[in-house]
Amino acid sequence: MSLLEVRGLNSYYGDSHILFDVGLHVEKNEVVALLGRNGAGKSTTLKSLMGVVTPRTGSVVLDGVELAGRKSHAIARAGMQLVHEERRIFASLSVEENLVLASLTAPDRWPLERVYAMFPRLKERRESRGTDLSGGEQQMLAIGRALIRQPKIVLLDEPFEGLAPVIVRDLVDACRELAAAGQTIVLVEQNLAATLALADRVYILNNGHIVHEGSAEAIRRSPDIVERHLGV
Ligand SMILES: Nc1ncnc2c1ncn2[C@@H]1O[C@H](COP(=O)(O)OP(=O)(O)OP(=O)(O)O)[C@@H](O)[C@H]1O
Repeated sequence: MSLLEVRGLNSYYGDSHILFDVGLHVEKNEVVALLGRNGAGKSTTLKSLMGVVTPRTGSVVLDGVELAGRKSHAIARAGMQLVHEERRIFASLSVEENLVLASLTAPDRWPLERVYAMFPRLKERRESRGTDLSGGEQQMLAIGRALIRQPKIVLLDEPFEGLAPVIVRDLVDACRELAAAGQTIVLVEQNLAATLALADRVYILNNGHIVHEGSAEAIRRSPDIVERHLGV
């Protein structure tokens, strides 16, 4: 059985039907990327997995436990973490307070030092308030805050967006290290190069439908697969 098995997800905003029978699976230790044009439904897929959007129909099974229809805090407790595009860190708290606060309600947790080992910059900035951090540091904190809860699977929504190339490189390295340590990751990204540097497998979404599933290696060999589906 896959670590995450998603079947027949249909999600709506009001009357707008956004996801159409989305199905996917993620194996333990895999890095899976969702690609697609703006508005294809990538963020909505992550939000539907996390219970931020409640899918109208469908099934989301994590490690044998059905999560569809549950509230996001219950889904978090079951071992899933979503790092939102907007990062959502507490601006008035320090880096360390943000991390400790996130760990308090987790059934399992990483020691603080493990987060700092992954992102040494956060250790240097441990006393700094959220507002004083650069975009890259905020993203490290958002990811660190998800990881400290020792999730079975972490969902990253456009983690590299708006960041300088040198910061993206650092974050890609950190994510690789994480994947090598066995962390299961689902990634939504517009940056194709960074995505292909990280992912084992890729799904392409178009207008709320999964239109392609395959290895990242196949896309590295023939990028026309992405062109065909996305026109990039
Ligand atoms: N809160 C919302 N209310 C209504 N419609 C929404 C809402 N959020 C997203 N949508 C619509 O749902 C569709 C899918 O959006 P979604 O954000 O999932 O796409 P995406 O593939 O993640 O693209 P992007 O890269 O632009 O975030 C789009 O048509 C978008 O306009």
